[in-house]
Amino acid sequence: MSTTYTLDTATSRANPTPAPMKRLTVPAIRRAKGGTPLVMLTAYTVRSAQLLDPHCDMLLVGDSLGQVIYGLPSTVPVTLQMMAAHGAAVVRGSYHSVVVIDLPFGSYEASPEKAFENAAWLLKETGAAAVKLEGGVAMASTVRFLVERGIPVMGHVGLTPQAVNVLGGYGARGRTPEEAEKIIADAIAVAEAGAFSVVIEGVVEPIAIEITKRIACPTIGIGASAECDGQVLVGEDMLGLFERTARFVRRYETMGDRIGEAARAYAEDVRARRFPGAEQIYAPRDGG
Ligand SMILES: Nc1nc(=O)c2c([nH]1)NC[C@@H]1CN(c3ccc(C(=O)N[C@@H](CCC(=O)O)C(=O)O)cc3)CN21
Ligand SMILES: CC(C)C(=O)C(=O)O
Ligand SMILES: [Mg+2]
Repeated sequence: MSTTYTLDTATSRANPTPAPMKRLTVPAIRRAKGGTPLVMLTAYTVRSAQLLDPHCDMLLVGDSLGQVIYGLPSTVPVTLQMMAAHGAAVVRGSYHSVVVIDLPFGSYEASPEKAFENAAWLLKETGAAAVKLEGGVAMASTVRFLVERGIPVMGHVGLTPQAVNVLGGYGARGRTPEEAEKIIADAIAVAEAGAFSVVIEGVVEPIAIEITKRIACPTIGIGASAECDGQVLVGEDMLGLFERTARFVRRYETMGDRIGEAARAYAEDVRARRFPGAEQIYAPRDGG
């Protein structure tokens, strides 16, 4: 696996030209609580990273790539190797945003030590700055173990897709008072354990607002509330490149339709022998 990732602004006497944009840092993200909302999108490829990076504060290499890139039924089958390959591509394509990478299901739950080994391996392989893991009270000691050893951790509470086989689906969470209290306790536990930020996914809005008020680090909402300290969406959902989308998605583009139109136009040209045209053909001699 290649580990050629972008270095920070490399200035020296030999090369005094500063890089155009300095990459944001995890502490800068933590300090952003309560200010202008933080902008986060997922990216899985070098090109999507290049296009999204200038507009974001953070890029997430989400395990949602299982469904979006690989056509898997959930995020449960996603492996560390898949995350490493896509994480390295996203780091190569980004210069500005903090790159956060999901720890996949099965790579961190068994023990803090196992979590550290796998998280450290992922950061080495990719050059990402931080990991994200799902869970609350049960994962708090693991969050602390990683942070104390140099790995920044983003939490993720509420609708935690890696637990789909326990939860039974992707419905909104926190509709009963008991469930609401549990989600709030989960967010507080990971925040107090040292998480630099916490994703709140698929919860009824008052829970997201309460958590945002009660924890010291920024909350990042998805299907949560505009009162969160930031928002995240899956890039492909927002672009119209993924068919089944949740209520919390707003489509800013219909790239799927546009790609279909382009493929249809190409197919018509080929079948009518309009492609290739003169400009796409190599002449036997002279320029061309
Ligand atoms: N493309 C994509 N976008 C995501 O946001 C995403 C993934 N993939 N994969 C991992 C998880 C799974 N997520 C999901 C998946 C489905 C729903 C969904 O269909 N929600 C329905 C309600 C479902 C129910 O009530 O049972 C909705 O209408 O919002 C929500 C979140 C969020 N994450
Ligand atoms: C939806 C976000 C928060 C995520 O975890 C993912 O894309 O995997
Ligand atoms: Mg995820």
